[in-house]
Amino acid sequence: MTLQLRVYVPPHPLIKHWLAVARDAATPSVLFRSAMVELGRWLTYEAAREWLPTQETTVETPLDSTPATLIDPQVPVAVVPILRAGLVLLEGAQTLLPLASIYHLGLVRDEETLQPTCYLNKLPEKFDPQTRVLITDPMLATGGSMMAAMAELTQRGIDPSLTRIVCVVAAPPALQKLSAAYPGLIIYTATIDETVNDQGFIVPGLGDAGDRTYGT
Ligand SMILES: O=P(O)(O)OC[C@H]1O[C@H](OP(=O)(O)OP(=O)(O)O)[C@H](O)[C@@H]1O
Ligand SMILES: O=c1cc[nH]c(=O)[nH]1
Ligand SMILES: [Mg+2]
Repeated sequence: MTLQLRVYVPPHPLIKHWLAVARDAATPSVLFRSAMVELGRWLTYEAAREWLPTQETTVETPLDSTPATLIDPQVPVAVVPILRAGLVLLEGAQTLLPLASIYHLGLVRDEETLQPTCYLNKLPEKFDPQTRVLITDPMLATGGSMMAAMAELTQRGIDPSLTRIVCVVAAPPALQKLSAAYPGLIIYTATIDETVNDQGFIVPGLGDAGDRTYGT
């Protein structure tokens, strides 16, 4: 079987609605943040399908015993938010994954070269290879930041096929790089936009996700 990068754009009215709110340049920071939290929540809901580990069991109802499925507590689940903008998606993701471990990774792009620099790395030295990892970062533009994040994770034992990326706007350059390097990877995004301009911004995109989230 040949592995291929899979990119899901869930056709969900709530995802479309909150994307439209986030894209609108007139949306103030406080509402932009709410939109990103909601997008984090609903995209994580979609990503959790066939990703969250489950175990089969039996439960006793007041009337009878019945087969049941529970989340498997033995398999580690981790969320890696890419600071800053990934933090606000994490907020939505955490409402669905309250027991997940959170490992912060701070990356910032140089405005001229567009190369990312890491200023905070809370990843452990080694992950259990069974760990399910969800990475949150709203923007996949040139792909430099997500490629850096994936390199940090895979060198610590993470299996790309057990990894899900939750983003809001994905652009072709990022998808091409990730596809070439990590063919088993699965991405959940609210939209795939057309281009990245000379300043590294996705067009039409939603602007600078970090600045709009934090009003800076
Ligand atoms: O695909 P790329 O070209 O690497 O661009 C995407 C990155 O740019 C933004 O972060 P930024 O560097 O602006 O940091 P911030 O979240 O602190 O604003 C965004 O949140 C991604 O991490
Ligand atoms: O359009 C873009 C590209 C990278 N980072 C952002 O915040 N927005
Ligand atoms: Mg930014």
